[in-house]
Amino acid sequence: MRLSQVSFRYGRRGPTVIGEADAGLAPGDVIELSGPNGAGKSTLLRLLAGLAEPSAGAITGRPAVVGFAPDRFPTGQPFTVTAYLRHMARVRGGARWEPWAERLGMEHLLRLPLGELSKGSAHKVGLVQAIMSDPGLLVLDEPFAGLDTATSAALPGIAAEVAARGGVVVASDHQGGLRGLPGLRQWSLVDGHLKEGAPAGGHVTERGAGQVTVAVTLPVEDLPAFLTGMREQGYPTREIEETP
Ligand SMILES: Nc1ncnc2c1ncn2[C@@H]1O[C@H](COP(=O)(O)OP(=O)(O)OP(=O)(O)O)[C@@H](O)[C@H]1O
Repeated sequence: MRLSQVSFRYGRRGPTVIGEADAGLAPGDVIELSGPNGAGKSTLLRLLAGLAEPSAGAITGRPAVVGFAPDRFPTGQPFTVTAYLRHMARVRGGARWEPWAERLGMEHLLRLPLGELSKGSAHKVGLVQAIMSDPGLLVLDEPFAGLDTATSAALPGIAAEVAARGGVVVASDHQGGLRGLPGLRQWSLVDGHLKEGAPAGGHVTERGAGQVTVAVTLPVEDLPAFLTGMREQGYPTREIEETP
């Protein structure tokens, strides 16, 4: 899949949100998209998923099956979780949602109306509908936001499985939850300019008076859950050593 000189603006006269982005995505890639608030991450993800069309340039080679999990799952629909996922499975030609609901520990949610779900639970429904049809391209907008520790810990493995069967995963992520994955590609988007590599300054705020920075050594597979747990407690946390 390739982005060639992709630009995007909302409306004809709006400011350019994405400017002449060039990038290639190969089967098996897992890409973390970083950037400050308002940089255009959600916009770029929607372009990648085919939910918006570039104002200029082209996106070619998009896999036939695309899964997209939005940053805020729309819960204003009059369905229970089961009815919604059944419906989406039918739309997607008989995809199997049940194993995913089980894997993400959602049994207790299945009878609830979508409108009664907590933010994190709604997010899980969004993840299941995105992943159930074995997408060749899985696009996740802030997938770790609001997720409980168990689901956060499971997510890197799920992304790795999609990649292992030749899919591409692109996720915007303020929390660095995919950092433990070997071969993770990082894209950064600043003022609409896309470049390969982590954004300058990483994810950590400057150290203030009365604060200390500590080093922690842990098994590589524990890293995503550790980082997520620290961030949930409000500690600015960043990996400082490349994982193998
Ligand atoms: N539907 C819309 N109409 C007009 N402008 C929009 C629309 N959606 C987003 N924008 C603008 O496009 C720019 C990029 O927004 P986008 O949501 O893609 O950024 P983001 O990097 O995902 O931000 P965040 O990290 O806060 O989620 C912002 O200036 C935003 O105000």
